[in-house]
Amino acid sequence: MSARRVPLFAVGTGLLLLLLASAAVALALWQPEGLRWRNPGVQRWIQAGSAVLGYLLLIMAGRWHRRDRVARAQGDDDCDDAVLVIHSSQSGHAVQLAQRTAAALQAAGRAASVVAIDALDAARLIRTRRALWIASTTGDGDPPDGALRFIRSVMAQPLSMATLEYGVLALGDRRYPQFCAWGRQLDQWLRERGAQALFERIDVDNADAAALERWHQQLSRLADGDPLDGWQAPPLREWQLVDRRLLNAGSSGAPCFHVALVPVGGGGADWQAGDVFALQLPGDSRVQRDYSIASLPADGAVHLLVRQTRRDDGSLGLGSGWLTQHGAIGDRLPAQIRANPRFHLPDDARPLILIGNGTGLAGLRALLKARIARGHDDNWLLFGERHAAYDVHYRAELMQWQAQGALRQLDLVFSRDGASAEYVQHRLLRDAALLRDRVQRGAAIYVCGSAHGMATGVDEVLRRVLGHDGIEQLIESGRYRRDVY
Ligand SMILES: Cc1cc2nc3c(=O)[nH]c(=O)nc-3n(C[C@H](O)[C@H](O)[C@H](O)COP(=O)(O)O)c2cc1C
Repeated sequence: MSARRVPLFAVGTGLLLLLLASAAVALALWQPEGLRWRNPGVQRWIQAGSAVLGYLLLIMAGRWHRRDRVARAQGDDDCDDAVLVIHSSQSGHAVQLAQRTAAALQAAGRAASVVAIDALDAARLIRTRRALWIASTTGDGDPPDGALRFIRSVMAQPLSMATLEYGVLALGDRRYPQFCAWGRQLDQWLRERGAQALFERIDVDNADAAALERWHQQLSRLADGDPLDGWQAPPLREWQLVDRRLLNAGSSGAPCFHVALVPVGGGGADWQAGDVFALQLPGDSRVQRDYSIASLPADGAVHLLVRQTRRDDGSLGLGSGWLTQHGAIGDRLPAQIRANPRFHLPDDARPLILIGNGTGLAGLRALLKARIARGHDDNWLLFGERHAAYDVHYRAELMQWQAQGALRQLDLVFSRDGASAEYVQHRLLRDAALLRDRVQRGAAIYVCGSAHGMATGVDEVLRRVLGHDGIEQLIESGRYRRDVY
């Protein structure tokens, strides 16, 4: 039971009892002509007292039963009517929605648990009677990296799922030609295996509120209409712009800024390297913009690396326009931090290969800071931009890390510097021997920056050097992680 409903319930019951007691006292005192108060006798008093007591006991029993159901709902995912909420996510949206979904069902007293598709095996799926899938599409209509093992080891099996009831929430964006392709593929596979759809698949275009409301209504039906207290979106918080610096003065590329924000009203904010800062722009409650966080909580502020973008008509883009120009130092805007578990660091000291371009340095900088804080120095950064003279963001910091041995190898490559022009994927191919050596020593590869051009080029080189199967194994074991856009 939610904390919000207990006081309401108690206040309601208390008011009712107060009303009844006042009526009894009023009747006892109010003695109009011809109407006389007569003691009803012991037997009537006992009957009335028993009725009040019975009413109270009934209410208490209802509360105990409900509290018990909610407690079981939160702790028990193996009971017959438990709902398994499965997320398949590249950058964390589906994870957040899966957590809200399970919290809502649990608050209504339904047993529910959350699992990442990476961790779901055939045995668990066959045991499950009800599953809700929240599946994002990435790349060019591709499943998120974490789904690869599931596709190879579960979807490839001739399983019968006739006893499974399911629903699918497919996340995507209509600007991509293969809209919600992975959610559709999952839905089709489940149907082919005999699973029963609880309701039509719901496709969500770019966090469309109406589609999410349809999902909410279906959850409410699953909970037999009980209120879904846990469904609320994570609260936005006010953040204040405290610093802004142009990092690439003189560059032929669009201006790129270091931006710092702190939460308003004290109280720290918590996040991990790899997480994302999602902001809500003033004047447009629907618009959210995601930026890779470039700092750690120990830095005392969220740092962002923001490229100023312009629309076709020359006006500034909404998010980057506010962060780089319209917002003044001291101005505030609502935002939230979104966990992005697929881009978190490994716990151990294994070698790290960090590859990126442009503003992708933001996510890689946070990862490097976290590695250095842990004393893990086997780090190789391969970063690409346009010109050596203008475009090495955070140059002094990178040089310092290299000098102190925290960054064992630093390769900066430039695409517009005359005869030596190259992209990160070209340098990676030239360094194929180093790449193989590090991967043999257990390295994890992190790629952050532009999806097309950089990330696809890097992926091709990795497959060429390490083999297609080698790359698939790295993805499955979480040793090849991408935060690209
Ligand atoms: C690099 C990239 C590629 C994407 N490709 C597709 C696509 O092919 N089809 C689609 O419908 N949506 C596509 N999307 C949109 C995502 O599915 C959508 O933003 C979703 O909310 C991301 O959820 P996640 O954070 O759980 O990964 C893409 C997004 C990114 C950043």
